[in-house]
Amino acid sequence: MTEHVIEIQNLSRRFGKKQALSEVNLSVPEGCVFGLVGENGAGKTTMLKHVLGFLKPQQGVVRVFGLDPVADPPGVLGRIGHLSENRDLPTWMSIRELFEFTRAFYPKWDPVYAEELRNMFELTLNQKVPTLSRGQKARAGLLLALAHRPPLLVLDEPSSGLDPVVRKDILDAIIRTVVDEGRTVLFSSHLLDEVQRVSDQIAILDQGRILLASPLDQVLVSHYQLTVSFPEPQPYFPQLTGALTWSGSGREWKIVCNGQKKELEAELEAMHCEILEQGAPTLEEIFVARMKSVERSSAN
Ligand SMILES: Nc1ncnc2c1ncn2[C@@H]1O[C@H](COP(=O)(O)OP(=O)(O)OP(=O)(O)O)[C@@H](O)[C@H]1O
Repeated sequence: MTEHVIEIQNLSRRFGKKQALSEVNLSVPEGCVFGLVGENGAGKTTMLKHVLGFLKPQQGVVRVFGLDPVADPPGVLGRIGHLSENRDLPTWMSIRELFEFTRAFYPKWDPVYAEELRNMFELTLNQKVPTLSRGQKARAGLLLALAHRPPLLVLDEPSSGLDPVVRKDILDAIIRTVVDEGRTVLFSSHLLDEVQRVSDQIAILDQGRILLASPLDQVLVSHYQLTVSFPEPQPYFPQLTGALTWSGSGREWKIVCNGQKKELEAELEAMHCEILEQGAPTLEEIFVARMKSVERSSAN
């Protein structure tokens, strides 16, 4: 049986009138890269804060390594490498002092690995935090999260502030290395191509609810894209089983669909509609299709 490093059951959180999380259920298995995606304000950071024990569940249960992160911060936080959304580095310190400061909290701090990462990230020991660029702060934050070799990494938008080359080379290398060593990564991102490249499992959060949580390969195979041609121009797209979104006009339309392929094909055949092209949508196309489909159903 797969061990779950994180178990979230029925988690809800409200800030005043804003329902930030609604009955969230989620399990993160050991050794996996778990990508959390969602539009701005979907609840990603709020969920990560519950995993870290920074927020107490108003409803529901959160367990990390089987422990309650609110009741046992040392037991949980000591085993997590965390990169916060704001990078929160003490402003009066140099990189050297940051190393020493962070090292004091983590008996498993690995100075050789820290130095290796520092060279990879091109950070200088004497550099002071306020003089660091946004990208350098992101790298310093990542370094501090990684250098004690934690069994769980929780990264809030790790790519934010990193330029594309650094993002691809460093982040992919780090995430894969961490996972090859049997550790677990939970990260949030707006960069769907990146999430698709590195994740084993994903969850889509929408307005505080889990819209979809699944192994990435299952998400990709259960969605498909068709370009179809109707015998007559269509003033609007007809109702079709499994169609999430469509674009086009007249006779030719492009559709992103979910499941129920046989039913959809039968419906198209009955309308004498020809399938011109079939393909696999990217995670980004699936995400957009899902979001538009949700918007449409809530507008109806
Ligand atoms: N401390 C807080 N007080 C009041 N509202 C909050 C607080 N923290 C979060 N919220 C609200 O809860 C909702 C979810 O916020 P959260 O930061 O979790 O979203 P997110 O998915 O991380 O967004 P983004 O991608 O923009 O970082 C938002 O509407 C946000 O305004």
